[in-house]
Amino acid sequence: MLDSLGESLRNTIRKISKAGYVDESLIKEVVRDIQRALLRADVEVHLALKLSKNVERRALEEKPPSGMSHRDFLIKIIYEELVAILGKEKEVALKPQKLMLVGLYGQGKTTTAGKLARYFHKKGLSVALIACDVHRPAAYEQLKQIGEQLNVPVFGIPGEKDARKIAREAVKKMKDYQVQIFDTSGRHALEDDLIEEIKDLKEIIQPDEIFLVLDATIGQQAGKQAKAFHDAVGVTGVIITKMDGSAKGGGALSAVAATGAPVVFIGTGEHLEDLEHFNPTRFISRLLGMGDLETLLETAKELELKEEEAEKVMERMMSGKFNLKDMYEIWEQMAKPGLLQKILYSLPFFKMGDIDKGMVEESEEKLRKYRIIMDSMTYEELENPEIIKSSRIKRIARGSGRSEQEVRSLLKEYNRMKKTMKQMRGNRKLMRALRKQLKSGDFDMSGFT
Ligand SMILES: Nc1nc2c(ncn2[C@@H]2O[C@H](COP(=O)(O)OP(=O)(O)OP(=O)(O)O)[C@@H](O)[C@H]2O)c(=O)[nH]1
Repeated sequence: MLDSLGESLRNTIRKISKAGYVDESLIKEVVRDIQRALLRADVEVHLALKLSKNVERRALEEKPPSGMSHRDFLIKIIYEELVAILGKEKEVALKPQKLMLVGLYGQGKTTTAGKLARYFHKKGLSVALIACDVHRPAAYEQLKQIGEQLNVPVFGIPGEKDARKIAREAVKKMKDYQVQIFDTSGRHALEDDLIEEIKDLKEIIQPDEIFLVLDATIGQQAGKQAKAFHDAVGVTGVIITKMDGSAKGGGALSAVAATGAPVVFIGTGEHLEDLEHFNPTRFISRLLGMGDLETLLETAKELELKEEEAEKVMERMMSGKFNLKDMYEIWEQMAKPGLLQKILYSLPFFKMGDIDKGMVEESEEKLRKYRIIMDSMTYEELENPEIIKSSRIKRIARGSGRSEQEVRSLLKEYNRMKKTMKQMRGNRKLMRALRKQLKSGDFDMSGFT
């Protein structure tokens, strides 16, 4: 499925991974590669251009989260922009519902009705298929055979020319089935009588979902058809069939996504099990080569989270409110390599006080001890350590099994940090620089400390 697009994109990723460093010329080269690959996969020119422009702009302007290489960051941007052109994921609810399939001739509607029946049946719902395709005489027989294979009942009235009548009967007779799938007639084009028929069927069936079935081999035309059907009857999702072996699948997928109609499923073969719920993220991950990418994205997420955490702690420090819980959090951050560690090391209180890198190496032991002591403090004491006087110190020491001396040294450390924090707050220039640096992710406090 989209093998050559996948291969080109994977080559591009490899090129980035192997590059000595990411500079403008590499970015431009990569962007050109991606553009070419997308155009070959039939993705519409404007969309391909927009994507490559976005990649280029972001790669040149944005900075990777601290701890992430420029190479990995570029890969992440490419991944995100590719996912973006495929639109949002549409959930498939596993609940009782009526589905109506619409589409032109030979797009794979009847086969897809069978695939959907299998999908819901496998998930434990009772399913019925309803043959409302009165234009293609063999459609009912085809659906019946599929039903037999799946052990799913099929409702139809052989010889009946009025799809509305079949639908009316089916709504009554098949109402006890949890999922009712209505296959409807196609035409060579979206003609008025087809629109009328679908509108009437929609009125009678009152479907929860109207899925448009489109053949991937029509490429970008899929976008026009999706829009036309949507304007006519309002589709709630699109199923793109024959994604297997279609070089134009990229065009069909992106063109449909561009209309705003979500792609719900893709058909990946002639067999009934060849149906996949469409998830843009997973689809692109697979195209780009899943394993490595997943690790990279997880790391990126972690680093971004760390930045958020760092920002929270810094905000707290700058706010003038500083309690024992904050101190503990800072100690914890000191031990983790990353943005906050860099920030903390560059701050005056680590240079002025007796805390240095050597001590941080011992900090795990210290943290463990502090945690035990703090566990014996009340919420009020942690929030407002000033109230901890000698009787409380005795109680905390008893409760935590540590000496009173240790409790006192924790409090002493807290007071020292608090004092330095206050001094820092008085230094407007330093605070401004801190805020700025925190936003940019690059940390260099030399000149302020
Ligand atoms: N390779 C492949 N073939 C498919 C897929 N889905 C459907 N087909 C084939 O496409 C052909 C047409 O499918 P049908 O389900 O009969 O088409 P239809 O849309 O119901 O046709 P009408 O009833 O005429 O509208 C059949 O030969 C199917 O086996 C798919 O995902 N991959």
